Amino acid sequence: MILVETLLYLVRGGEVLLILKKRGLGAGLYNGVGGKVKPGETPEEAAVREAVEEIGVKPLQLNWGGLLEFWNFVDGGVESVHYVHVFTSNSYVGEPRESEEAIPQWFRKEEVPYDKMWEDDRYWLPVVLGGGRIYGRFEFQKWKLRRWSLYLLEEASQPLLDLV
Ligand SMILES: Nc1nc2c([nH]c(=O)n2[C@H]2C[C@H](O)[C@@H](COP(=O)(O)OP(=O)(O)OP(=O)(O)O)O2)c(=O)[nH]1
Repeated sequence: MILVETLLYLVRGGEVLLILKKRGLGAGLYNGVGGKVKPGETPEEAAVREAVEEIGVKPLQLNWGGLLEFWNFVDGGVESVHYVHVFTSNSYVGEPRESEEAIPQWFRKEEVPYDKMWEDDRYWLPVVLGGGRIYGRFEFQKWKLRRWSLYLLEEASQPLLDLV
């Protein structure tokens, strides 16, 4: 099973909005708002739709924070691969409200509850919240983190392709 998904972190000054997920994969953990990109949608459109559905907020502008791969292995085989586009937004309309899927809660960026989140988030989320862009690959065995690598994406200082 290969899935393309999104994660979105609303930012308000020094605070970030997380949701306590009530159901689905990662229930009981704090996470960004997100879910699967549906056929015909761009990742940006999916991130906006999920924010409206899960917390009743419409982001007006998104910043791309990077791409994550989550590989889950079970009994020596690949159970699922998740390609996740990460976004932040500090421009949105509406006040976050609870839904059937999520309880929203603001945290100071220094007080993000990493012990109640997916194991990998502590490695990459601080970079994204600091304005960096990342690419990471995280391998899990029955959703326990086993191996990972993480890269900071840098702005290309030279054109990658010279058209002259
Ligand atoms: N922060 C973080 N999020 C993760 C990790 N692994 C992982 O699948 N996710 C996210 C990516 C997706 O946003 C979400 C996938 O869960 P899901 O596919 O069950 O989502 P869902 O039921 O809410 O989706 P949907 O039906 O609303 O589309 O969880 C992880 O290690 N860290």
